Amino acid sequence: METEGSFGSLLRWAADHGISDSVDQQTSHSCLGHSLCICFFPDAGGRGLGAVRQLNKGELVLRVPKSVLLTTQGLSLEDEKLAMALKGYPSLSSTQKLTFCLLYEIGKGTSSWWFPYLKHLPQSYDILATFGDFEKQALQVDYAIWATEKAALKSRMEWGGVKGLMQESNIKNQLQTFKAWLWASATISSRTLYVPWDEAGCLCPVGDLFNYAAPEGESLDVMDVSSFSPHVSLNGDMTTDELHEEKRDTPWALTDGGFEENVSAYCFYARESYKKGEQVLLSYGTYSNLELLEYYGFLLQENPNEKVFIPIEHDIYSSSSWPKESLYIHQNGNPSFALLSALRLWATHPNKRRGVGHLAYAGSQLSIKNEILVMQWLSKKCHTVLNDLPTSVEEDNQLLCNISKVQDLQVTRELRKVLLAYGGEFCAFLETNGLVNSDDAEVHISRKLKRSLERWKLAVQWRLLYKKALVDCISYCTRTICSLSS
Ligand SMILES: C[S@@+](CC[C@H](N)C(=O)[O-])C[C@H]1O[C@@H](n2cnc3c(N)ncnc32)[C@H](O)[C@@H]1O
Repeated sequence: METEGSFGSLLRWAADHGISDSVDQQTSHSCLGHSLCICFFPDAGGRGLGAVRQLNKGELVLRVPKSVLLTTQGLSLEDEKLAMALKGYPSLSSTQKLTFCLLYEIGKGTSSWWFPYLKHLPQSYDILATFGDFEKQALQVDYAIWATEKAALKSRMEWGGVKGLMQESNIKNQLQTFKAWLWASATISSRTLYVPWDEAGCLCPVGDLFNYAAPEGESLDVMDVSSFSPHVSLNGDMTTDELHEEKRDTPWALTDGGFEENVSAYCFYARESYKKGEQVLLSYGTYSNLELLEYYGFLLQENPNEKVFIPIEHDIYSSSSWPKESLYIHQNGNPSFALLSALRLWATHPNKRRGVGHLAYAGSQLSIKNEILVMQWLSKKCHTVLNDLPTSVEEDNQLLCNISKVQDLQVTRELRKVLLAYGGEFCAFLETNGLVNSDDAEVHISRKLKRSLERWKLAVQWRLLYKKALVDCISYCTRTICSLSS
């Protein structure tokens, strides 16, 4: 594992190039130490930035000059060969170009100007596109499985589009593989920050060590910001990338970080006050847990922007004009403003919908009978979805416990025996990882096995949070029916 000391060369390099956590830019052997330090936060993102003193809300905590932002434009200016190569492929997307540029730069090895930064990039990622078939199926819920398939397909297609460029540029064979592409595109997806001149964003040395905290308070359901977004249309004709970009380009993202033209630097501000030793967090935007998994490879146990979708019949969609993506259940089990409104209209006789539309769209109950019908439908639906899933909340809780125990195993000699004893999905895990017939003594928790366990755990955590929200929704419906009937 990296230790604080191992970042010495990065922090020195960063200081030499003007990155600083201090307002008065003194020359120093480290760019940190005045406001921030690199720390390890095991339960909140691992490697991250901690406060070295009391930080006040709104205070500037880090500045990264434009010249140290890794962008396609910047790299092309430095390297004529790269610029020429890219010119031959004008139809590549900005993200494909930046991903290629990253691999190209990695290919230079220690002679790259960026080497002190590149050598500290994570070795692997857990974004959805890296999920194997086993982890994908472990998500259990159809729309999550589709999102995983779509993410993997997209990565493969993007890689396919860049193959010619990679061959022409003579980058090392091992950097031309799909595995290398997945790594690079996960780096871009999970670490780039928004800049106004390039849709793909930039890699920001040191600034990309901030871990994530969801923006709080802005996701008030009545506002339902995402559904009123001018870009999200009924037929969902916005690409995932555009959505990803849009989410990062929200005013909230700008409250704690953004590129500032007047100082030509990326500036980060404390989003709240921090005590010495606390982790300083950044909001990358508003994301549901599935989106966090897709773009960043983690999820939050408590996510104020979580959206839990259930299958909804066409006649419910068509009885109102709410966009599909606004019809969801919150993590606490409450139906979204739009879902309640749509169900109230659907439960109204078609001839009467026009007359009560204004009430339904304003969020009012239409009648006690209507409300009870809606609650009964919703509760039944959640029950059906839960019953149709292969495992229960209790089973998933137990499974997570067992996965954690395996992850904590110190002695690995008996690993296969332990895994087999847990049975169920553990047997499938052994099979997927080719461990069924291997000798006990030969089964070690290799790096690959650790990654598989971590991704499997993420999938189980996701489906468990999904189920818990449905259980809470059933309680919400029961409570509402009780209070309306009394
Ligand atoms: C921009 S990087 C942040 C620094 C990162 N921890 C590192 O070691 O380089 C984003 C990645 O950090 C991790 N991360 C950030 N916030 C997290 C959180 N709240 N919980 C778990 N992981 C988090 C995820 O792996 C994510 O893809």
